[in-house]
Amino acid sequence: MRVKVCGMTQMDQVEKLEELGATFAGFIFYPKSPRYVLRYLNTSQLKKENNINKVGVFVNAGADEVLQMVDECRLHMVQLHGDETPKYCERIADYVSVVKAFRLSDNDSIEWMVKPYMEVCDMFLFDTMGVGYGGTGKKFDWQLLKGQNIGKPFFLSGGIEPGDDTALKEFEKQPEANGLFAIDINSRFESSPGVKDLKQVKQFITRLNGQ
Ligand SMILES: O=C(O)c1ccccc1NCC(=O)[C@H](O)[C@H](O)COP(=O)(O)O
Repeated sequence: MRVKVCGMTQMDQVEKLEELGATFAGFIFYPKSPRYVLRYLNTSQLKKENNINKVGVFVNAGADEVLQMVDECRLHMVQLHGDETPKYCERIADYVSVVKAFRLSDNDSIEWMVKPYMEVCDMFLFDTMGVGYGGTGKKFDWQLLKGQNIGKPFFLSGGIEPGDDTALKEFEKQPEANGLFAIDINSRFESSPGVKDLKQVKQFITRLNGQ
């Protein structure tokens, strides 16, 4: 299974991610987040090529600002984690791959939520509804995905923690995991906001992809 490590703020840690088996590094471009990347790194540092796919996470940002960051930081993908409309996603998707995030709570009909975005996004991400926009450290009920016709590859996110490899491998076998593209990890793998415990990350990825 592919893994995205989100909320990166330390360049030395970003440089190690590929070696640990991660496929994506997520950077939060949301000033209210404790993981706001521009508080730690500048755009020239972010622009640096390394072997990891860079995902920029935005929350209700102006489209021009998003596209400027895509260009300045050479982002491979944009994750829209706020209340962005399909029209807005369509505009961004003209320039870069778009992942639309949905924050779920009990009884949400995922199929109904994603429908307007089907033609204007490349992938979806399912996270947990909480007070802020993301990084809650809380899981949603994966059973919400059961019987839903999602129709696009998706990231599974929200409170995923070091011991979850077994449950994720079980989940992967279920029909509702059809379309599972990658696992997104964040706050449960941190020693402090934005600083990852790389030992835990490595162990998680190794176990996830082991027999
Ligand atoms: O992580 C943040 O601080 C954050 C803030 C605002 C919007 C999105 C944010 N994170 C986006 C992610 O993709 C997280 O990995 C996702 O919310 C799951 O986080 P966690 O529950 O901590 O694993």
